[in-house]
Amino acid sequence: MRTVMYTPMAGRPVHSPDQEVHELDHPNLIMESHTRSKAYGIDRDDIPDFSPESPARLAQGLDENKFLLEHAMPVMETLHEQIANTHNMVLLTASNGLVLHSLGDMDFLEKAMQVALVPGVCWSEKSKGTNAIGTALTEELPVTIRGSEHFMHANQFLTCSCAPVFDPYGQIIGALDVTGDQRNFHQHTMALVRMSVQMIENHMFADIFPTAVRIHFHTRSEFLGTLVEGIAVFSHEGRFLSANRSAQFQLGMSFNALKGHTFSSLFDIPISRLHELRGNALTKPQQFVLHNGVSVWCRIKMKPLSLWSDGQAINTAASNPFKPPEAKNYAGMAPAAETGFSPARKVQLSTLHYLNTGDPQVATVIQKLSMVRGRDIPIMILGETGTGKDLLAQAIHGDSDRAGHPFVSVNCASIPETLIESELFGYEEGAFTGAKKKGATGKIQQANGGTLFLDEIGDMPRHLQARLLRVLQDKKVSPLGAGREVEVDVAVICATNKNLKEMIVRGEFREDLYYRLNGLVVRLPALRHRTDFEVVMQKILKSLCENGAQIGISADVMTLFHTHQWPGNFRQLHNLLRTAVVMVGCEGVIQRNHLPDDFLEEHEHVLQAVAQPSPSSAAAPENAMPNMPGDTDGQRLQDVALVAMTKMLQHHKGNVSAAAKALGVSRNTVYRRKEQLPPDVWN
Ligand SMILES: Nc1ncnc2c1ncn2[C@@H]1O[C@H](COP(=O)(O)OP(=O)(O)OP(=O)(O)O)[C@@H](O)[C@H]1O
Repeated sequence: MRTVMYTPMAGRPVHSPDQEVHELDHPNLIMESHTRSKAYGIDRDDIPDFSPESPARLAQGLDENKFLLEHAMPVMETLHEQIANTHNMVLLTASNGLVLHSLGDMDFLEKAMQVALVPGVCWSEKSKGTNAIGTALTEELPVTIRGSEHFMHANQFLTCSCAPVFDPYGQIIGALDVTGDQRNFHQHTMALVRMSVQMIENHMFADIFPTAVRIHFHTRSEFLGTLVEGIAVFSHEGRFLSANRSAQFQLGMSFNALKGHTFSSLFDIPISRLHELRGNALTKPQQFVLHNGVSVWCRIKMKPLSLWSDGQAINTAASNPFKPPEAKNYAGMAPAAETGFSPARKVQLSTLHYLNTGDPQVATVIQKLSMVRGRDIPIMILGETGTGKDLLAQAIHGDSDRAGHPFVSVNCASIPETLIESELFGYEEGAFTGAKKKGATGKIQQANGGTLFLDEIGDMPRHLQARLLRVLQDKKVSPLGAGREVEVDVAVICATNKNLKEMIVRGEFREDLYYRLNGLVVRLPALRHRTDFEVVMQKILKSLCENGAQIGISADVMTLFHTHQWPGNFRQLHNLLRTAVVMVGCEGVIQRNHLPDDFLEEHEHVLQAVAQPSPSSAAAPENAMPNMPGDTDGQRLQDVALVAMTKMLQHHKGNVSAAAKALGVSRNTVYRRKEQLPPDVWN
């Protein structure tokens, strides 16, 4: 375990913003960075290329990073004052490691280094090997690299402390660094860098959401207004927009997890309650209780009520001067979103046509969906995790007559059971005493006119299943405590990777609801079963290399991909390709050494199983597919081996020699399994 520093990325642990890489984890971080540096083809004894980008390229970089520069430059001045006379430079870089601005006295540096620390020079890991800027950007963590920890010998007289800067959308947009002669290293430098970054990030918040509702909070009132305060931003309807790192830490959720929340689900009171605050109440700290029971002091910053348009949401996005940067494919930078697709790209993906990439099973799914188009038949999407259920639901909505209306997604597994009811059905003013006094519109009503996507429907608590059933039957929703019903017009799509029929037998899922939801049931195939694997892979690669560059994949790696089980399906493939592209760049060829070790180890198990056939293994490969990653022992390994052979034979159109060669086994090994392999792979 190395990562102890919080980052707002999905899937990462939520830690205090004060933490950084633990001392004990630091050697691992250095080791991994050195491994990457070698893989980039850098020689430790090389003389680094410190030539700056052309003036035109630098001007473009400065222009693209105007927002960052604007907020960072004043903070850099202050930081520079704090470290004056310590023979250090303050550097600001873009997310690709390009130095945008530098401050400080260079006299202490030799000529070569004076050249290296000026705007226009790139300090990505890929161009300079292990260094604080490149490594902090790659790891998305604050990192100090001292003297000999630098990969290239020529950089080893430096010590650098660098922290990445995240924008209010959770995307990495640059890094702030202090670099100096390693003999003058100061323990406190990193603390100063981190505080400065926090300051930059907080300033961005204030500027990006000028019309939204901003809640500044901390458990201790004396910390309000300081760098450690949490800031969470909501639309005037209460929709979550953003949260700084401290807010994510205090709320105990990553940026992505927070996206499914509202002001009322986090602060346990409806946002309308903020209407009532007048005069002093808006300037004095208020005490609220968070969803996790922790009491916090809050300062509320919002436009006065008179500027609200009859309770309508002010379009914060429209007034937002800053658009989140597209995920770029710079060395040393991983795109921030979990999916790897920016929201804009996701929209582009969201048509049925886009998803039809040649797999017959998917083509049938799309054909069936097209036949019920416009008929409001409830659709149930089945499939393993990461097979694209969410994307398909968006595509169905995007291609429907309802496309101009909301697509509201509810993940029944991620909302705490106690909140599902009010989230879905909403509640009326007075339904609750205390915190939830005012009313709130539920998701079902929010989806009115559009589509309600109930993801992980198998996790819907049983007592709410009956209420949902009534909504679907009567097309009416009754908010909690309302004593009245509101008509709703929603198309319902649900998704699950659970076996609902088995759940019905166990009494965990209502049969009547099941039959209400499954007007049309479609199953998305697992990635390992798709025949259009190479097409989708190329599409993903194209989306990762935005300049249109063609990235190659070596035959060896292609074989590996074809025989892999992909338990995480598209999500896993996407993450793997993203890492590989970072390693190889957009013009290279992905080789085995660009793939993560755990992926290669998993694959090694498959090959071992192929080489050691077991007579007891008679299961049909399709059925025997292991669903759990890491479950590779004994019988399952044999099954995995059969699948690998099946895939390879299909790939080589029944040519046993070619399949055996690709798998690294003898032809006899394949023939020995003939009885256990599907007959159609031999032609
Ligand atoms: N056909 C596709 N082509 C390219 N990328 C895809 C495709 N389908 C899904 N993805 C990508 O794979 C990731 C997972 O997709 P998605 O969230 O739709 O899966 P899911 O089945 O809903 O997963 P879960 O069950 O875990 O919620 C996303 O990044 C998505 O953009």
